[in-house]
Amino acid sequence: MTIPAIRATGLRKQFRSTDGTEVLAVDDVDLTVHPGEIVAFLGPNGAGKTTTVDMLLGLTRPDAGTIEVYGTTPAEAVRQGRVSAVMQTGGLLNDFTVQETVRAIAALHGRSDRVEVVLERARLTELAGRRVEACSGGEQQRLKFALALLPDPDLVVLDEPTTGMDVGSRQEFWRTMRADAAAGRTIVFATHYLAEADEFAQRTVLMARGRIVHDAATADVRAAYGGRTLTFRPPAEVVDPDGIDADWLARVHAALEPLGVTDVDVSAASLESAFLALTTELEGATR
Ligand SMILES: Nc1ncnc2c1ncn2[C@@H]1O[C@H](COP(=O)(O)OP(=O)(O)OP(=O)(O)O)[C@@H](O)[C@H]1O
Repeated sequence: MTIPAIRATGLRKQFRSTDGTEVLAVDDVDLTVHPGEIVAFLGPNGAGKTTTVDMLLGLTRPDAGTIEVYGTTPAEAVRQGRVSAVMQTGGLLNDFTVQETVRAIAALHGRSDRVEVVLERARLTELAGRRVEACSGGEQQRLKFALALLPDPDLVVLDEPTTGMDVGSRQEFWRTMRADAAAGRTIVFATHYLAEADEFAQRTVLMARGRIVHDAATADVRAAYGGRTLTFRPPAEVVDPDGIDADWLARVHAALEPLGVTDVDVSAASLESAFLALTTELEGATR
């Protein structure tokens, strides 16, 4: 039987916040990830994704439960170079060039032989001479990815790796990652972006308030949560800055109920929907 890349049981982590209240960041999490899987950790702010990832890397000790990475402790797996990470925070030295950065960390790992390989893999060869401070956010993330690949790890853990990247850089980053996954690495990444989980992960673990609320093939999660939503724009005369005219809304409810429509919800447009509406309108206008 192959040893799981990750086996966590009953993981629990509590923090005391500055005002003295206890926050249960991770609450009884069980998780097994097999070698070669690509798993997304998806959840809103504060769901417990980063805390779980930190425990996976041996950066935070669980209050209860056990966690093993390739059959050993996370700290030992990191020492053996079997797991490495691209974290949200974490410094790069601005004055170094891309290549100097990779060389310095490669020397620490005793893997100077891998400098060229990881530069190539992260598609940084052409930027090798550029100073870190002159690199874009996306390029700096790719540099962190190159550093994570230095020990030739079996498992790469990415904590919101594309935060701050524009759409183009994000796509480019995932292209690079996908190629690497195809070469057989296990990849676990935390993200806010449903689209990233959808496009990249075979399996999605949904977290909320410290717990795993759904863990399934990404296509199944999409089927469970991605039901179609019908939205419409009410006539301008029933809308004012405080909301929609209550009588008019009651008439909408009454009209929709016989059609089997439930969960009618009035909300301010999200940025995403506003962006979509705007771009659709713009496209229409330029056609
Ligand atoms: N060092 C800490 N001290 C106190 N509370 C903490 C600490 N680290 C995390 N928390 C709290 O634990 C909860 C889970 O945080 P965590 O960072 O794991 O969530 P997350 O899902 O990664 O969120 P985000 O998407 O915002 O990064 C939050 O309520 C957070 O405020």
